[in-house]
Amino acid sequence: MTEFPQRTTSKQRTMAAVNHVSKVYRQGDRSVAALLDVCLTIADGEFVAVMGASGSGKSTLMHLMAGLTRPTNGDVTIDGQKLESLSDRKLTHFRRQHVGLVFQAFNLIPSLTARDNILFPLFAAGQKNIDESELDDLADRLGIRDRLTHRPDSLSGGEQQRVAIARALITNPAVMFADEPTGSLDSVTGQSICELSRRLCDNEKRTIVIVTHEPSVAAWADRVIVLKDGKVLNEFATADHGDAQSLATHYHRLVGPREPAIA
Ligand SMILES: Nc1ncnc2c1ncn2[C@@H]1O[C@H](COP(=O)(O)OP(=O)(O)OP(=O)(O)O)[C@@H](O)[C@H]1O
Repeated sequence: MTEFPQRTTSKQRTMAAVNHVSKVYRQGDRSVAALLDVCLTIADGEFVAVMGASGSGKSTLMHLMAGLTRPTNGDVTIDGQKLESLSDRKLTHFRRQHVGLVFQAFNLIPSLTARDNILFPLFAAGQKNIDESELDDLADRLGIRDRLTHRPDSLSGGEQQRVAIARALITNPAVMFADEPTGSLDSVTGQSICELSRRLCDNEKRTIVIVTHEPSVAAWADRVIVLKDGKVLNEFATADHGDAQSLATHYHRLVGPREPAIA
């Protein structure tokens, strides 16, 4: 089991606030309540893992916090900006500048090199004068400087995810949201992505929110928020659970035994 460092955080400023948020999806006559009256806050510089069984509402919560979708009730504030008060156009603009997104499937553009994938958010925002020394510096810190001229199909899964993280960080966002970022990776590579996220938080004071099923991933965070049936079931500090194994035991005590793997 990988050791992870004990940490303390200074939680002076709120980076994300979710205030009595509910989300109901409507499909014809049917409606699904994905989140019900959820309240939580995430501090500036905090690394938080959101856990819960399949269908508990983790991705919905992340999408709401990232401004990818809007709540049915309640409101979300990111970096001091209440998202509900923004028009769709302003919300898109805000998201591009303040939020970094990382997904399980990397979502890189196959025809572009790693360098152009990373710079894509700047191109999309119409930025013309790009200081590439910043990109080189970021790529150095993420361990992909020598991979920048490669296209995604000639990169390993771990390298692709590092490129995706660099793309998420190139705009220097206030917060990075990652939905199952290790879900497509083997466990060793997955742990290296967790270690990288930890370093980004410790060394660069990034605020990071990771959605995960895996206690070994959540163990790298400062705090775990557990969802069940669209509600916050529990929150706890990882420091209270020593190592990934005892965190796993605590988590499964809360939500029940491990879900069977899909054949
Ligand atoms: N676009 C949608 N339309 C209708 N129902 C949806 C939609 N997205 C999610 N849901 C439903 O909302 C509930 C929560 O889904 P969500 O994807 O947030 O859960 P999750 O915890 O991320 O699940 P998983 O771990 O399987 O990804 C589920 O019942 C899901 O079927």
